[in-house]
Amino acid sequence: MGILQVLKTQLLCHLIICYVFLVSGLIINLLQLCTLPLWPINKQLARKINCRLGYSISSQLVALLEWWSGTECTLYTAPESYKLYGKENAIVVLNHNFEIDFMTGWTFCERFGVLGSSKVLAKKDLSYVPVIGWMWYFLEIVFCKRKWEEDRKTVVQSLRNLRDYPENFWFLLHCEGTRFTEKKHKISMEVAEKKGLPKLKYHLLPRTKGFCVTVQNLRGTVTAVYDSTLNFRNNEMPTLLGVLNGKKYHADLYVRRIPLDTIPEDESECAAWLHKLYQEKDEFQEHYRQTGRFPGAITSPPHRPWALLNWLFWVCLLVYPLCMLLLQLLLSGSTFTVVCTSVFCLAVSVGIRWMIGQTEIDKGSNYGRDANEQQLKDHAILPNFGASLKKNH
Ligand SMILES: CCCCC/C=C\C/C=C\CCCCCCCC(=O)SCCNC(=O)CCNC(=O)[C@H](O)C(C)(C)COP(=O)(O)OP(=O)(O)OC[C@H]1O[C@@H](n2cnc3c(N)ncnc32)[C@H](O)[C@@H]1OP(=O)(O)O
Ligand SMILES: CCCCCCCCCCCCCCCCCC(=O)OC[C@@H](O)COP(=O)(O)O
Repeated sequence: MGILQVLKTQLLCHLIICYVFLVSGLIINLLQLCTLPLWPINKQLARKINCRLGYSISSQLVALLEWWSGTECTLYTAPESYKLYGKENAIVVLNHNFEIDFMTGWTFCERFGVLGSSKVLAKKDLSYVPVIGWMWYFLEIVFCKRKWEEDRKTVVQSLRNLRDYPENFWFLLHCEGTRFTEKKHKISMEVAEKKGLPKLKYHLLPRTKGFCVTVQNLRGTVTAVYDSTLNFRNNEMPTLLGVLNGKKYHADLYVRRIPLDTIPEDESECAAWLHKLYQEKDEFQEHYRQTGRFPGAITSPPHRPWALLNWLFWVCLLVYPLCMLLLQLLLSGSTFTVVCTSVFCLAVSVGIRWMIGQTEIDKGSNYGRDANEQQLKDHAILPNFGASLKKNH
């Protein structure tokens, strides 16, 4: 192991990286707050400024993945589609299996110049995460509680707001609605069976409401759906802590560009179309499992330096004052000040660890697991399933 590799595993480096991320993030959140008075005067300018500010936060995680861990991101796609990436608005449909799939997605956004403006239909809980969740308010991210009766109105309104967005954007949808676990898979396949739908081996049954409403409301704004399937080579199961430790992963992404006007307008046809898409995605995963690659040509999009430069800028700006402060504290000789500072640093570390926990699958939600028990009973599609779930608890 080289010296640089050893350095990357050191706690001190992690603390510095997290400190820079947190402090720069809070400064940017504050700047975003300052743009509030601009919204009623010049909404498009406020949006553009917020795209740049958001970029300055999310690109730090991209820099961590690309430059710190050196993770390789390979794209499988048709060359004629490649030319259009970053030059049009698109809905991205992506599988949801990995703890860092958001970072990998962001990395592809960065390569095609749409990182600052990228959007997602995200669970409401993420909006409370400091820095990233707060940044998302200003980027007009669409949040849902995953309770359709409560979500319908807000989701539709938030989607309509995006119709005049001044920058090209990719709108990410994880139609499975939650990350893949064996337990969730088993339950969702029981739902599939009851609905007479073919079983999926590598995906959960997709939830169709979010997709259909997005297509409906962004028709005319978005020109294509990018059907995207992500995998990591050699059965790697990447984690944010692994990336922080400088572990190199190998991401393979297969993207098919599907023109939006080929997707049915009628809601039930649209839902059937999405189920068919997931059956095809399952076949691509099977192909990957068998051959170690996706179909189609490999076109690795080039790295851009901006994420790294932005990161270095914040490191230079924030590390020097930190060192001076720590030095002053040590020299002050006051036990009280040193204890207070240590407690404060500990609290910040716990906070960061909680944020990292948000990315961890074992700390994930029960959505699609036991939360559905009542829902399934209501729909009366799994008469004995509630009892079997209770037994498991
Ligand atoms: C190219 C590279 C990538 C580029 C990346 C681009 C941009 C990047 C931008 C940002 C990166 C940051 C990433 C952050 C990621 C955060 C992502 C998330 O938070 S995922 C979670 C939130 N999102 C979603 O859930 C989206 C998908 N969900 C939906 O669309 C849902 O429909 C909904 C709108 C949320 C509503 O959900 P709800 O549960 O209330 O209703 P549904 O109608 O969907 O469900 C009821 C329906 O489902 C049946 N059912 C019951 N149990 C199950 C089960 N276990 N599995 C499947 N189906 C089930 C039930 O019978 C009902 O059926 P029916 O409709 O027939 O009545
Ligand atoms: C330079 C960077 C330094 C890094 C320091 C650490 C910073 C920590 C950053 C935390 C970022 C938090 C953003 C979380 C985004 C997670 C997206 C995600 O994958 O959410 C899960 C949901 O889709 C589904 O949830 P489940 O129902 O599976 O539950």
